[in-house]
Amino acid sequence: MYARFNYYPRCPRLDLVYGLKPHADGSTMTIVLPDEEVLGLQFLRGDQWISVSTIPEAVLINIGDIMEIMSNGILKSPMHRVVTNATSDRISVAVFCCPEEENEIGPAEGLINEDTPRLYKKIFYSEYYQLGKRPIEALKI
Ligand SMILES: O=C(O)CCC(=O)C(=O)O
Ligand SMILES: [Fe+2]
Repeated sequence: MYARFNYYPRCPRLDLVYGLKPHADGSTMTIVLPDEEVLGLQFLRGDQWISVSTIPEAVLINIGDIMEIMSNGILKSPMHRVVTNATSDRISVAVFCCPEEENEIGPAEGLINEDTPRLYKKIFYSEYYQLGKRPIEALKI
């Protein structure tokens, strides 16, 4: 588990600068404490980016790639990004819950049967990030 404190300086050129480029978290799940006053986090639904509104003192739990793999695709790890704000700085805290490096990751055996075949190969977590830009794609069967 590790925490990242994000600081997004205000930026008038929203068309040129991302706070955080589109990505999916490579964690099992991520606990996010978003800025209560400055919006910026957006999730991709279909081909549309949806802004997340914040609830005071509430955290946001995001499903990461490892949960998608372990659940054999039942739970999805969504693409998300952070857009900058023209007039206000923004801060957030993200706590990434991850497996140990030596853990082997794969779909739970109990979820695999004739109707729902295995969707992902197994891999050691230490090797996960070496698979490329969107590692989960490389594990698809
Ligand atoms: O700043 C946020 O609200 C989200 C941060 C995030 O997605 C990340 O750190 O991976
Ligand atoms: Fe993220």
